[in-house]
Amino acid sequence: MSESFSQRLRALPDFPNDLPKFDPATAPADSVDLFLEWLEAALADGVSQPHAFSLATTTTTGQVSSRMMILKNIDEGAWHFASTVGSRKGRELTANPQAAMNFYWAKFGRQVRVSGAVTLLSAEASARDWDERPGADGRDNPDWQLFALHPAEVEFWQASSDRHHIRHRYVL
Ligand SMILES: Cc1cc2nc3c(=O)[nH]c(=O)nc-3n(C[C@H](O)[C@H](O)[C@H](O)COP(=O)(O)O)c2cc1C
Repeated sequence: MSESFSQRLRALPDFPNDLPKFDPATAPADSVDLFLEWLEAALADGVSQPHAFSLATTTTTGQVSSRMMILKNIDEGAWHFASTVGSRKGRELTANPQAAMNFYWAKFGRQVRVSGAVTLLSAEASARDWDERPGADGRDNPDWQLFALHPAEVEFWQASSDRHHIRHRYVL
């Protein structure tokens, strides 16, 4: 790509100037509580799709793919999302049930990374999720599946204007 393209990229600000402060010493003991605090802050500020995240999966031979998804719930420490089992991500999760999620709220300079093993939720719960989707037309979709990611690790990252970015990691 041209020199001018890389200069234009370099001229873009990485983060906004008025970033919130984050002191890990005051963080709750449970990573889910901190996630809910950060999500509520994003919601209160009108951030659009604050429940959207990037989901990375791999094949058994290590080819990685990622795509945006919507968080459906957090229950008993597991983070839920839904998709079709026959999709690329569904096939990859069947072959290698490990995944990583990445939430990012640009206005706050905040990132949350979650990774761990993935299991399938029940056919009943998956059917309920399908039926409750906006625009549901009453038809079944047996390929629709709720997945639960059980974190081995959750990392909170807060950008700072002095470039001393802050990380807070929970190993579960
Ligand atoms: C903001 C956003 C949210 C999305 N949420 C979902 C979702 O919850 N479930 C889903 O199956 N696809 C969702 N998609 C579409 C996926 O990103 C992806 O294109 C699709 O699921 C096919 O992915 P795959 O071929 O890697 O399996 C979303 C896309 C965007 C941009």
